[in-house]
This record gives sequence, C-alpha cells and structure tokens, in this order.
Amino acid sequence: MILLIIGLLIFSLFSYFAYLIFVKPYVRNKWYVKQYGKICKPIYYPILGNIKFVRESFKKYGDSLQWIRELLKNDNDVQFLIGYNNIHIVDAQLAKDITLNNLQNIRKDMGMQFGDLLFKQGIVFSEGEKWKKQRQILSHSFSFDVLKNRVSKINNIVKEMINKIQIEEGKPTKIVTECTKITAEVVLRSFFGERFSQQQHKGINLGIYLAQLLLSVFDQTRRLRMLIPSFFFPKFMSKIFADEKYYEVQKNCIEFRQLIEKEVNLRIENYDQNKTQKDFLDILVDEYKLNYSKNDGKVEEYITKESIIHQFIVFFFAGMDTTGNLTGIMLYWVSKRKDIYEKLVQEIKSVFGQNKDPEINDEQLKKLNYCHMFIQECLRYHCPAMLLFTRRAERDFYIGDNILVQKGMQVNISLHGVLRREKYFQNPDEFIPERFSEENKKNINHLAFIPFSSGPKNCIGQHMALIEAKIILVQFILNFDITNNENVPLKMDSNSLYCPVNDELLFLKRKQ
Ligand code: HEM
Repeated sequence: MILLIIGLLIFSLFSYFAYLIFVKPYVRNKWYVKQYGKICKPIYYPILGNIKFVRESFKKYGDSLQWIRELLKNDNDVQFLIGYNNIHIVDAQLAKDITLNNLQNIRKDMGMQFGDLLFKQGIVFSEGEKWKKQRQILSHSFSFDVLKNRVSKINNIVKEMINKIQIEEGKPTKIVTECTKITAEVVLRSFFGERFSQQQHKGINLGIYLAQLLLSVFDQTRRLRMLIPSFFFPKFMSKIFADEKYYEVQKNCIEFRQLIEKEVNLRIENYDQNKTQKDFLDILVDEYKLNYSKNDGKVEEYITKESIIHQFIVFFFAGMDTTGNLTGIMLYWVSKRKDIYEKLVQEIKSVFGQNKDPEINDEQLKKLNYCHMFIQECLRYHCPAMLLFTRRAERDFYIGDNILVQKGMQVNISLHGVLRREKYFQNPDEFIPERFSEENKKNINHLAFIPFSSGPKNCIGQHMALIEAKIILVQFILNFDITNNENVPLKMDSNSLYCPVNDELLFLKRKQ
C-alpha cells in the first residue's frame, strides 16, 4: 500500500513537471499562433529553450544572434516571438508600447546572484516612486550640457590609460579588454573623483578589481549548479547548492562593499556643501544630507547609504562593459575597413589640425560628424546590449493591436531583432555609417534606433557613452597605427553582453 502511494506521488510529480515543461507552453504557443496569425512566431524548444538556437547559431555562423536575424529575414509581418513562458518583442512600435506605456504592468527580473548585496537598491532595479526620485537626482548630471564640462577630464583619463597599454611587437592587442580598462576608469573617477579611485584593493587597481568581481558574479550566476536551483525558491535553494566557490565570491563582494561604504561614510562626515567640482557621489551626498535634515535624522528609501553603495555598483556595471565593448568594436571596424579609417583620419585632421596631443573640448566633439555616424552604425550593427533586462508581467495586459501578455510571462525586448531588421534598415547586415548622414537619416524610423532603449527608463548614460566613444576613437587614431589581425575572425557571443569571443582583433603600433 505504502509503495503504491509513493508510486502515485512520484507519478503525479512527474506528470506535473511534464505538464509545466511540455504541455502548457505547447498549448499556449498554439493558442498564440491561432489567435494572432502571422504577426507571431513560436520559438519553443523543450527544456533547452532559446539556448538551443543560440548555441546552434554560434556554431553555424560564428554569431550567437544570427538565428534571430535569419528567422526574421524576408518576413516583415512578425511582431513578436513566443517561447517557453516568454514573449520576445521584435517590432519597434510594440517595443515603444512597452517601454513607454506599460511600465506599471512589468517589473525587471534581477536574476543575478548577490543582487541583494550589490545592485538591488540602485536605479536599474528600482521601481515606481523610488526609481523616479533616483532618476531625478541624477538626470541633470547626465545631460549633455553638464557632461560637456567633463570632456577635458575624460580626455585626460583616456590619454593616461592609453599610455599604459603594453604592446609587444608582432603580438595582437586584446582591444575590448583594453578599452574596458579605460571605460572602467572613467566611470570610477566620474563617481568618486581622483583620490579614492587611485587606491588599490588587494594590490589591484580598484576599477580592474571591481570589473573582475562583477565577472565572477556573472559566472557564478551562470553555473549550472546555481542555474537549476534559481528557478524554484532561488534564495533558499542557492544556499543549499552553495559551495566553496560561491562563498568565496560572496566574501569578495562583502569586502569590496565595505571599502565603498567607508568612502561614502567619510564623504558624509566631511560634507562640504560649497564644493565646486562635484563628482556623482557628491551629488548623491547632497541629496542624502537634504533628506536627512528634512526628515529629522531619517532618510527615505531612495537615498539611504545602502542605495548610494548600490548606485555606484550599478553605474559601474551599466557603464563600463557596454562602452568598453562599443569602443573595442569601433576600433575593430577601423582596422577592418580602410575606406572608413581614411574618412575618420580626414575628419580628425580637419578638426584638430596637426596637433597630435589636443586638449579636446565639446565644440570639437560636435564637429566630428562622420565619427558620430560611424559610432551610430556600430551601435546599430553590434549593439552591446542584446536585450533589455528581462521584465515579468505583473498582471494580464494588452500591447499593440490587442496582443495579450499574460501575468507571469517574461517580456523580452530584442534590440538586435529591431536594429538589424530589413523592415527598418535597408541592407541591415551591411555596415554603412552613411545611413545616419543628415540626408539619409530622414528615412530611418526613429522608433527602431534603440541601442539605448526608449521611454523614461532609457539609458541615462547615453551622452556620457557617446562622449567617451568619440574621445577614445580620436585618441587611438592619433596615437596608433591600427591594422586588422587576419588570423582572428570576429566571432560574436551573447553572455551578459553581445561581445567578441576572442578580442585579439587587431595590431597597434605607437606613432612616433
Ligand atoms: C554603449 C554604451 C551603452 C549602452 C549600449 C547602454 C544601453 C542601455 C540600455 C539598453 C538600457 C536600458 C536597460 C533596460 O531598461 O533594460 C540602459 C540603462 C541604463 N544605463 Fe546604459 N548603456 C550604455 C552606457 C552607459 C553608461 C556610460 C552609463 C553610466 C555611466 C549607463 C548607465 C545606465 C543606467 C544607470 C541605466 C538604467 C536607467 C534607468 O533604469 O533609469 N549606461 N543602458
């Protein structure tokens, strides 16, 4: 009898999982296709989900996102793909409908280990009023008019970091790695100023240490051992499956946080209201102090010390890797396409003359029209962000022409599904900076050029990214001869970002 009950229990459990994994998504996908016809494409694959398409695409094309481009080729009707419990938006109008009109219906899924320690209170994962207030404090500092006063500082950091690049004769340079060291330093010093940023932690430069720490957090999140328990009761199950490696990363996160906390406390204790050259931490401390005195010694949730610590880590991870990948890829195109290289050199000469070590200012940056078009094409063609952060539907809601998004579904906006689509860009798989010229850009649907997303939660750092990208481009072209490494073809994978698998893509030779 007992055996029979145990057998029945196992059978029921098995049937339930089989229903969840195979039957429910199959039935739902059939329903979507029947309901919405050719605007919907099912991409369901049991157990492996999207991983199957991504892996096969990488094997076949050396590009893990090519599958989505192939799927949409010659098919302008498709607006969304439907997978295992997720809806994948590939239409510019629908993307706007979500990022602009449905913020109240969706919530970002953090889906990362140690999020409570590092990110949760920062702007990226905040919602509602808390997010609004955090965005308000920082928006002004990230406007172009304020950032233009930082151009000279950013230029100095870029020059300093470029001088440190070690080049061995005959050996290729890991270009994304080198660019990411520069962009890490720019975010670090923009947030904390010079004094704190020049410290070391465990004998390593702070920016490099944090970049490595974040990488270990992403690796930890992706480990199969941690991935499986993350589906059910993630907090509880992570602890059950945790091993030595997990606790080591956790310890490193705690230690690094303590270092930042000390600096935040120091800045609060030695508060100087009249400081003229403010970094981002000063701006947050101003708000902390204001809120503290307004609320008789208490602070609201949006500006606690904890949220300031998380804010820094969020800005660092949002600003370092993205811009590092963009600039690395830009230099790859410079090395690959002689015609583009020559146009860039010509324009840089016309703006800076024969000066090999210019003090770059914002007026000069504005004159770099071809550089701007080139950067925009890099953002379109190789946008470092593949998707927006996954959102989850908080309730049933409708988008576009009565398309149902069911409560609990994951909502993905595929930037590459839009940016590399024939429907929006002529010859989307060709690299053509001129498509963004004054004359041609009239033909571009502005809703479709969304490398920085759209709506109120778009990228707050986009002007800073473009300023950095232009300065890095100018400085590399002025300082180096750049040639392509024919032995390493560009292969793109999608990890936390869309990035080259092997970034030894070019040779640098310092100009005399
Ligand atoms: C090429 C460079 C960059 C790209 C392609 C990029 C892309 C994006 C995208 C697509 C989003 C929207 C994410 C979502 O809603 O799921 C975003 C948000 C954000 N980005 Fe960037 N970004 C770049 C550089 C930067 C830089 C330099 C910073 C700051 C130093 C930054 C800070 C942020 C922050 C704080 C958010 C969250 C904004 C909010 O939720 O209100 N990003 N970025």
